[in-house]
Amino acid sequence: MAFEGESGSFAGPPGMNVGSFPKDFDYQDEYDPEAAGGPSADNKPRILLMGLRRSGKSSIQKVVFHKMSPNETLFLESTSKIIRDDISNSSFVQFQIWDFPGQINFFDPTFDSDLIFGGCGALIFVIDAQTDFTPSLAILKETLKFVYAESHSCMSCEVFIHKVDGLSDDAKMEVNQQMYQTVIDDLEELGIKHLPVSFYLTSIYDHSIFEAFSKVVQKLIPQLSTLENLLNIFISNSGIEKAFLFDVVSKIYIATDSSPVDMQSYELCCDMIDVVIDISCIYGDEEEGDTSAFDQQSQSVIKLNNATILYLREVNKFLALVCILREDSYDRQGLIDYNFHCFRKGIHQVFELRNKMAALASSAAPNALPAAAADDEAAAANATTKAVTS
Ligand SMILES: Nc1nc2c(ncn2[C@@H]2O[C@H](COP(=O)(O)OP(=O)(O)OP(=O)(O)O)[C@@H](O)[C@H]2O)c(=O)[nH]1
Repeated sequence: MAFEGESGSFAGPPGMNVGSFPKDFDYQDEYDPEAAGGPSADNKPRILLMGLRRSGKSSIQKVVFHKMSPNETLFLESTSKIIRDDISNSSFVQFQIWDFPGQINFFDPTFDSDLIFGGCGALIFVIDAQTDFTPSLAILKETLKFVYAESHSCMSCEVFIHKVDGLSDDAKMEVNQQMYQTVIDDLEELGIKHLPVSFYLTSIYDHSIFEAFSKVVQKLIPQLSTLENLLNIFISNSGIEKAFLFDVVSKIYIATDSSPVDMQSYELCCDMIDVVIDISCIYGDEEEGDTSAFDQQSQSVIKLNNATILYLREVNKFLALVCILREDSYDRQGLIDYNFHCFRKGIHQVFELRNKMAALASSAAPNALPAAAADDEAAAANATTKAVTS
């Protein structure tokens, strides 16, 4: 693999571990989402992590959002109370993760169900696939009953069939099928008809947990269809095969174009982000006061030995566009760069719109919202349709 990188002005803290994603590359800076017009902590959508003890809830949260290496999770202590973690950046990824201790007793009088299930977001129920999962499915049934039959919550339900690294492909399929059938039967028994329950096979030892979390988070992004449209327009005008809009810190993708995602492409793009951040940290010039390994000038092009190109560009402080294209399409590099510029402008407009809508909502002018939204979304789409075709 030849590295053809032109990785912008890289600035990183000294003493970084070589070969690992730097742990202090985090959502750590001075950004205040509320000040920028984003939702306040209490209004953010919630992702509730539930499941039996030792099913892997805390490990998932630490590995995906805090760069803990999977092996380190072996030493995690059991969670004894609800832990809230605020995930905020200046773009579209804004939510809270609530990590619940192993077994929740819904009938405990101190359990405030309205507070916990009242908002919108996602309920992730984690089931350890390496142990007998009958007790987990019983608790899941109780949880679904509690959340949906009684409080009619607007939470989506996501089941992570977790720790599948220990299972063969056949065993994974079998477990998936068994759990799916049991949950469908349970829902029927409970009289819950229109509950969307999604199932994912996950492990912290590969990219499956990031992929699953990407899909959960995407459901919480109201602008998702606009982002997907922008990506579709961008790739079709630029001869690109696949494009992902990544949250760089967590490496979850918040949107992709409409062609199907294959795991290998996703892993390749994740690895590219690691390479760029690692090289930035090791060789970057540390400008005064700037310790970010990802900045406005971060960009990289990697040429693989199978005539494929990986193309990464910074979109904003936390977002990167990572694309896969054939080598011959890259002959028109100027066109791709120009179209990226239009795409970036479109994303910024969608982002501004989001803040404008939040500000309008808080100043109680509900009638103004749809018109403003329509105008700005059209403007964002227009910015990218101006992209040149060839
Ligand atoms: N093999 C394997 N082990 C995992 C995986 N995820 C987590 N584990 C292990 O499972 C054990 C329990 O993980 P925790 O994250 O503490 O589980 P928890 O659900 O938060 O547990 P409580 O806090 O007691 O509710 C740890 O030893 C992890 O290393 C996985 O994907 N594969």
